[in-house]
Amino acid sequence: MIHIGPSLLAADFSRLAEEIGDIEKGGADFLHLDLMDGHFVPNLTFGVSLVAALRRHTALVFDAHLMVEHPETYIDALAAAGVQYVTVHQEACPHLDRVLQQIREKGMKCGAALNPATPVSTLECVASYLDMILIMSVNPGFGGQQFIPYTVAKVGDAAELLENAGNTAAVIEVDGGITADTIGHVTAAGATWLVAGSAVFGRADRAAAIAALKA
Ligand SMILES: O=C(CO)[C@H](O)[C@H](O)COP(=O)(O)O
Ligand SMILES: [Fe+2]
Repeated sequence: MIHIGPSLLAADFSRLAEEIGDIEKGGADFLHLDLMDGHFVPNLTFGVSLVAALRRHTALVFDAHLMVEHPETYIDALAAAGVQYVTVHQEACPHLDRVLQQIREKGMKCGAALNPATPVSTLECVASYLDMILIMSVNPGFGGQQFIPYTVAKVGDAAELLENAGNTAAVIEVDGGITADTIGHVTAAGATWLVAGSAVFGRADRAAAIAALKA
């Protein structure tokens, strides 16, 4: 079952509530929220207060992708803001196990994200209790980049890792450069949650854009 999550990063920041309404009507399955701090990645986006303000405007599942250092300091506020999925970068977490437990204890689903050059094997010890593995198919920090083809094999590695851990509930998400041309490669490898920024918000007809990705 394919889930499409438009990334708010590519929306018109001067009209966010309207933009979210548009993709919700257009068939989006979740809303992907890219929090960047200008340190873990060389870009700055928005913080938890914006996420909390948007919560009042939509019933979509909120999927927060934390591209920040010290993600553990954001967890309580994200829970209070009504976020359902919180994904932290393996590379940003020397205490990954602790942060994942912290997310779970707050009643949210926990995910671990991997930069393109980080192998899936780094998640072996936490594979049994992850709710999501996020395979980055671009280097994080910016929307509108080209899909990196070698990351397709990592989707297969993630599927194998979850299977070996007996974790049938976790989902594999892919983020970056997802278009109607690239999506089939990652879904064939086992991804079911697909983030699409420019491929949805970059088009005038968002319902048609989401339908084209699902097709
Ligand atoms: O995490 C991200 C970037 O770091 C974004 O979610 C991603 O880039 C989506 O944008 P696009 O679909 O345009 O590539
Ligand atoms: Fe993202």
